[in-house]
Amino acid sequence: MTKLSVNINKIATLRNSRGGNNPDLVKMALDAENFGTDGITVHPRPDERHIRYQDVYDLKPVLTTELNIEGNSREQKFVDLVLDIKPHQVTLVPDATGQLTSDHGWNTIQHKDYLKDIIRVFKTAGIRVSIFVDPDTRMVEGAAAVETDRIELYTEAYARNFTANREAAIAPYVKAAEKARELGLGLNAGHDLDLNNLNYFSQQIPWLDEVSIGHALICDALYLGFENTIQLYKRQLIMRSGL
Ligand SMILES: CC(=O)[C@@H](O)[C@H](O)COP(=O)(O)O
Ligand SMILES: NCC(=O)COP(=O)(O)O
Repeated sequence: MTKLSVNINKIATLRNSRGGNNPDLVKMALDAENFGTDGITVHPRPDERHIRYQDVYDLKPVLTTELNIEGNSREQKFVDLVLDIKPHQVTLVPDATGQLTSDHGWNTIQHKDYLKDIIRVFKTAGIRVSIFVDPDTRMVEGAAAVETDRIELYTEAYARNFTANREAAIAPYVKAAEKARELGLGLNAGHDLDLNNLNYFSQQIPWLDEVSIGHALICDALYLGFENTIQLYKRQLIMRSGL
């Protein structure tokens, strides 16, 4: 069954906005685990706008589900953190420092040599590696060539186009997902997935291993409650496997 990893970046955004420890990030991560999430995702950016490097050290010893650390492996501080923490999974995202959010996947052809080397470093440390890619079969083929364990499909375009034409929105993702399966790659997905578009995505790609969801889920929790929201998101995925 597809696993849900709750990205807690935006809880850290709220906490940082007043300089104290409210909301308590570690408590909310543990609550998310108790409410049914299969994992926790954090994305420590160089400017520590939300997740701080110290947060990752605070979370690691107390989490009981999977920890997924996302970030730009071209930042040595990020590489050092991941090798020190040794999470279940690291997701490599080619973000520039000043980006508002993640907005593109790796060019796995252009960066073949770099990715192959850095992936080997993390795999040698016993860490599962996922790399963030656009829904492009050439990039998926390139991902297999650099020997990543998984890819994470960048789903912003799917979310943006879903309402207007869900069949057209999902089409490149199904092709990319089929190519990943053909090449023996594990399959994750994330970015702008929400209660409206998640079930269709999981129904069309039933071999999806994991979705990581943060922004929309935390926003929904403001209205629907954190526990209820996590269970609503899980139900989108469970509905698919129950078909
Ligand atoms: C890689 C990706 O799409 C997201 O996981 C990213 O972590 C979002 O980052 P922000 O929460 O800083 O927008
Ligand atoms: N990898 C995607 C993620 O962790 C969360 O993305 P979003 O749901 O905050 O857009």
